[in-house]
Amino acid sequence: MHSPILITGAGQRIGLALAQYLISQAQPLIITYRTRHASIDALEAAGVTCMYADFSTDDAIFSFIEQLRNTTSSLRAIIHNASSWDCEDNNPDYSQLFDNMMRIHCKVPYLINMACGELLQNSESHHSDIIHLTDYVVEKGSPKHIAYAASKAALDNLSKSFAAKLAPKVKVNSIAPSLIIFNEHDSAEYREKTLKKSILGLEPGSQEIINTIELLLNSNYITGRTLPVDGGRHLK
Ligand SMILES: NC(=O)C1=CN([C@@H]2O[C@H](COP(=O)(O)OP(=O)(O)OC[C@H]3O[C@@H](n4cnc5c(N)ncnc54)[C@H](OP(=O)(O)O)[C@@H]3O)[C@@H](O)[C@H]2O)C=CC1
Ligand SMILES: Nc1nc2c(c(=O)[nH]1)N=C([C@H](O)[C@@H](O)CO)CN2
Repeated sequence: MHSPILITGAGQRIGLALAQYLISQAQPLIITYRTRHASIDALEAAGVTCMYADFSTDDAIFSFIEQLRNTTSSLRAIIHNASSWDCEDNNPDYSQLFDNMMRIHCKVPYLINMACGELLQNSESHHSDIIHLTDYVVEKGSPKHIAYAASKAALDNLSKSFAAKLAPKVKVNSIAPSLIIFNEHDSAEYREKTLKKSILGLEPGSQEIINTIELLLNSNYITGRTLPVDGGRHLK
């Protein structure tokens, strides 16, 4: 029996697409969800262990970690996908926004990684992996998502530290996407403006992230690095 892969925040969008792909590959899965989207019923029917987790407090983070350690003795990989793309315009309480961004994007991965290194070492696979979903804005910052960008930069730095701490069994990397999939509420004007930000000018879809995750899972020699998936946005 292969050790399971953990994906955080897999109830929708990229995390859900990744979960559906890994199910198709007969990969045992554990996912976390906050909102019980209809997708969770389907994932459970497919044999996925779906764990409720709202990572909005330290107690909730530690409670999840305890549940996880009672659920499995090994992990093939941890994919830190859960995220909140929040901004200063929507949050006049900058202190609360900053704490929320740092908690979901950096404290949650940090505490889970610190508690689950042993589970990754127990995997029967030659290597195990931690993959952090960061963001292209780690490179440039973002004047409209200042706290978000800073928290993703902190997450990116975790990849370097955990790569050194957990080698040679565990590889640790970041994936830094720019536009992958729009949100349903995105206006035509926003979509047009955003597509022009990269030199390839497209909305690639979740498969681009799935391909990148597969590359990392199958690698024997990439660790402590960030793979950009951004349509050449840095060349605009
Ligand atoms: N989509 C894109 O174009 C891009 C995505 N990325 C990154 O890729 C990853 C996946 O993106 P995407 O699929 O759009 O992500 P989403 O914005 O759909 O968020 C993923 C999940 O995170 C969960 N989540 C948010 N806050 C919390 C919390 N406090 N506790 C528990 N779960 C929480 C959400 O739960 P709920 O369902 O309850 O809301 C959601 O299902 C993210 O890390 C994102 O930052 C980076 C650049 C571009
Ligand atoms: N958690 C999320 N993070 C991000 C999202 C998202 O929908 N959820 N979307 C983006 C944008 O696509 C951006 O890359 C391009 O405008 C960034 N992060």
